[in-house]
Amino acid sequence: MFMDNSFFSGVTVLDALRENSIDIAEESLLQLKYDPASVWGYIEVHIEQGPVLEWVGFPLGVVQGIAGQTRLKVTVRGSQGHAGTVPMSMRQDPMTAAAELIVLLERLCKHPKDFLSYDGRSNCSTLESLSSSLVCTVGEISSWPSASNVIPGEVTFTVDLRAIDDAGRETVLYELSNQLYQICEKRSVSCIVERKHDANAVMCDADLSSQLKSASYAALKRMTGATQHEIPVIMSGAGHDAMAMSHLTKVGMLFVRCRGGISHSPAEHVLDDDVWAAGLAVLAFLETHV
Ligand SMILES: NC(=O)N[C@H](N)C(=O)O
Repeated sequence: MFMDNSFFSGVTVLDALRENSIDIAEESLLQLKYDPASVWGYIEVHIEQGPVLEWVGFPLGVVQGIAGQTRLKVTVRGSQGHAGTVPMSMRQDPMTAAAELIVLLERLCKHPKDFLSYDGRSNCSTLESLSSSLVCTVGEISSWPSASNVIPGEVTFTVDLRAIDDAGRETVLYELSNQLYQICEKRSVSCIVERKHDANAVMCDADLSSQLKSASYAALKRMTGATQHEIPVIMSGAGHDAMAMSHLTKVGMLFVRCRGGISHSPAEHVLDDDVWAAGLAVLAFLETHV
C-alpha cells in the first residue's frame, strides 16, 4: 500500500524507486527496517526554531520531550451571494463564521482553563501542564470564489494544535469541535472538520538527556574555559525525526540556539560557534560511550 501511494505529486513511491533503477518489492523494503534489538538509541541535534535559548543566553539546550500534534481541515459552507444586494440579516456568510471560529480557537488555546472543566476528562494537573504547552495556529485559509464583491460560498482553513499532554490535546479538540458546531448552527452555515494528521507526544529518555547535559557542559567548558550555569531543559513544540525513531528505540535531543527564534522563514540563522558547540557536545557524548 505504501509503495503504491502517490502522495501529492501523482508519482508512486514504486515509480520513483524504479525510475532511479531501484527495482524492489514492498516485502523486501519492509525487511530493511531496523531490528530494535540491534539499536542502542537515537540522538538528534536540531536548531531550536524558537526563542528560548537566545532569551536565556545559552547556545545549547537539552530537549525534555516533543509535543504531540493534530492537524485539522475545517470547511465552512454558506450561501454564495452578491456583496451589494444581500441584506446583512439575510446572509449565511462562511467568511464571518470562519473568523469567529478562528478567534474562538485563539481564546481556547490562550485560556484553556476558562473553557475546560475539572471533570473526568480534565483534572487540575492536566490543565496546568496543558496551559504551559498548548499552541494553536491557523496557517492557511482560502475562500471560494474569492472575489471582492462576492459573499463566499465556502471557506476552508487549517488548524495546527500542539501540546505536550496528549489527553489534554484531545480534551481541547473535543471542546473545540463542540463549540465550533454550535457557532456554525447559530450562523446557519455547515461545518465539516477533517482530522488530517495526528502524532502523540514523545518524552526523551531521562538517561540520554542527562548524558547530553553533561556533554553540553563539557563542550561549553572547552570552548569558553568557564563553568556554565544550569543547561536549559526545554520542550519542543516542533516535530522532529526523533518522534518516528521513538517507535524503535530510546531518543535524546539537543537544541542549538537560533537568531530571534525565527524558523520556517528564509531569515532562519544559527551562529557557527553554536554549531561548533553542538558538535563538541556530541563528541563528548560519544567519548563517554566508546
Ligand atoms: N522541525 C519542524 O519544523 N518540524 C515540522 N515541520 C513541524 O513541527 O511542523
